[in-house]
Amino acid sequence: MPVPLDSASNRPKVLIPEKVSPDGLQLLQASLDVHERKGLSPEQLLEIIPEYEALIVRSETKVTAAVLEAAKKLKVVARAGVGVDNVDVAAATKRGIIVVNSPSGNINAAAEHTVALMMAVARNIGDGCASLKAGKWERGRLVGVELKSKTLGIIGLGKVGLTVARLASGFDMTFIAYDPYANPSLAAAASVALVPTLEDLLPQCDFLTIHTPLIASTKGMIGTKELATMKPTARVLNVARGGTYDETALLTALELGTIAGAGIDVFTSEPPEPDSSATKLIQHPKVVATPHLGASTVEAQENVSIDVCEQVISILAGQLPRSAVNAPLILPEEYRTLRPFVELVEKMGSVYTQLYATGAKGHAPGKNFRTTFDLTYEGALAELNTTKPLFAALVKGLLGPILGPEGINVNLVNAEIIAKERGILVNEQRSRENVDEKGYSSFITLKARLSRSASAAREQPPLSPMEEKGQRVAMASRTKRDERETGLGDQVIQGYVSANTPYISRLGRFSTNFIPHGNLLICRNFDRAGKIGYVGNKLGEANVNIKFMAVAPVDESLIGEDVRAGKESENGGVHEGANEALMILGVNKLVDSDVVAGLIGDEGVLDASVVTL
Ligand SMILES: NC(=O)c1ccc[n+]([C@@H]2O[C@H](COP(=O)([O-])OP(=O)(O)OC[C@H]3O[C@@H](n4cnc5c(N)ncnc54)[C@H](O)[C@@H]3O)[C@@H](O)[C@H]2O)c1
Ligand SMILES: O=C(O)[C@H](O)COP(=O)(O)O
Repeated sequence: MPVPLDSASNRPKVLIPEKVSPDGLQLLQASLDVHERKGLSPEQLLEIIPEYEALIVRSETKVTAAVLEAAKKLKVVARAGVGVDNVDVAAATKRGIIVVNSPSGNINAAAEHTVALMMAVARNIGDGCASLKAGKWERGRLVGVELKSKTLGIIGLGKVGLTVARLASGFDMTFIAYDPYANPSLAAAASVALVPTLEDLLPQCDFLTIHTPLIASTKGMIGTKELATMKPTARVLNVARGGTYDETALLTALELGTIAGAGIDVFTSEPPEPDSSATKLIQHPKVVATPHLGASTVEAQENVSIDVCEQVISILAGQLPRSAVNAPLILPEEYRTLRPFVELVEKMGSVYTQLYATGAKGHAPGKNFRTTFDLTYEGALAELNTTKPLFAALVKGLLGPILGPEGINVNLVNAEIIAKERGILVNEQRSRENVDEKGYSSFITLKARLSRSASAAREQPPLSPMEEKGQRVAMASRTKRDERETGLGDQVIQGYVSANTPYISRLGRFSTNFIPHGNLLICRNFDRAGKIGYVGNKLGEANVNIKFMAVAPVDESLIGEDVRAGKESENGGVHEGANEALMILGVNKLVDSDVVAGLIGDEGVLDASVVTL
């Protein structure tokens, strides 16, 4: 019995292995199969991930290269929070998996938690609470300090760092910050004085807080040497990432009394290993520690959950996310304009591969040659800020027929990497030429240029004396010789979009107009009477139904004098003359190769290619 289309089993599946607020998950329920599976081991995650189209995590799940490799259907990893250090973003990018986060949903929560830890450390709240619960009454030992008139040093004046300064402004503190990339106007507006180096910052701080990501330049940024330059009365805070402070160095400084206290929310390993410096820090009486609670407020969890769930829905519906970590930012209105052209360019790339690189000519150019693709956008399209989706569509289209349906998922995320890996050279060009007279606002031209690869060019045989006659003649001879060797030459495919439908208007030197869709049979034949009937009969005998047909004569404006005169081409065949045409047939099924072979001959066509789009 057929499964109804809207049945749960047909919906894309989303895996949520951590605690994510139900506010966002409710949004997913309408169109997706939501599986909450808390407490999965890494092995269990590897085992079940192949079923899922989307994965939503917080900071606990390690989304490793192995998980991404196993995740054959995965389109998106959504981080319900800011930091993506638990996601192998490079591996996701390579596989075309979009990684999104929620860059602002928990800023306030993290900043408030920083202020909470600062006050708790200043007034010995943790130690006082533990002592009281243990039945003691130690007022004399637990005297604290005030924030008033103290200096707060901030490393990393981004979203959280700035919010900390704004929240703490009521305490009558002085704010200084070290952040080489900070926005000076935002710093000034928050009354924060930027200092040029870390060395300038540290000796001045009564409290120090870090709000950077954990990256090469921030790993171990505050170690023994740096702590030694600080006041012994200074207290340090970390609500950013474990590893920005050297935990062993901090523990030693607290034990020696060269640092007065610490408020720590994040650790190098979470939860910390037994007997590690992190565990000893947590147990230290001068430390107030929390188990990575910076973002753990009802409000922040609602914000990040709704934010990433909306993005997951968009991505699975083929739209772009708001905050992708590994994809270009494209404005929604630009993306709407680009979408039909994305389809067109992908089809143009696929037609190129099927018709010219692997089609009737039967082979790719080979290792001595390389093809450079010039993708030219003319008219209104040339005004857009980005054409990255068109570049990605071309790479996808060119590779689709070679890689097949199980091949790599080429998209906006990984197109550049894949093009580089496979040596696909694309020059994107914009032309603001007025295309009004053409009746449509934009059109796209794909020109594939064949040239010798750099190493092959060095090795190619010297030109003949005739070829040496003049540079232009020599160039033309080289081109002809390369075409002879490869069976390929420069090729041009042109298309446009009308009423959101893509059309192809030029194939090589033939001018045409057809919708690139479904199974096509593209025949090149002499432009003589009877050819259409001949092909129609042969296809009829093979039970192939013709759904539409477009005839493509040679565009006289595109051909050279020799061709116009109907001369034979240099490779010996009566090829590519002015007396040829293309017959583009939309057919109901894939035409068998023996039927295609049966069409070719004196009576029929010169060559024919099956193209599936
Ligand atoms: N504990 C939690 O639960 C929690 C919650 C939210 C955010 N965070 C973490 O807090 C950190 C900050 O988040 P954010 O949203 O403010 O990020 P952000 O990107 O807005 O700000 C980071 C700032 O660090 C600065 N920076 C980068 N490298 C630096 C360097 N070498 N020296 C000095 N400054 C440098 C950047 O210029 C930027 O201004 C992140 O690591 C995030 O994961 C933790
Ligand atoms: O990067 C973040 O957003 C915070 O560290 C919060 O992490 P969490 O979602 O695991 O609480």
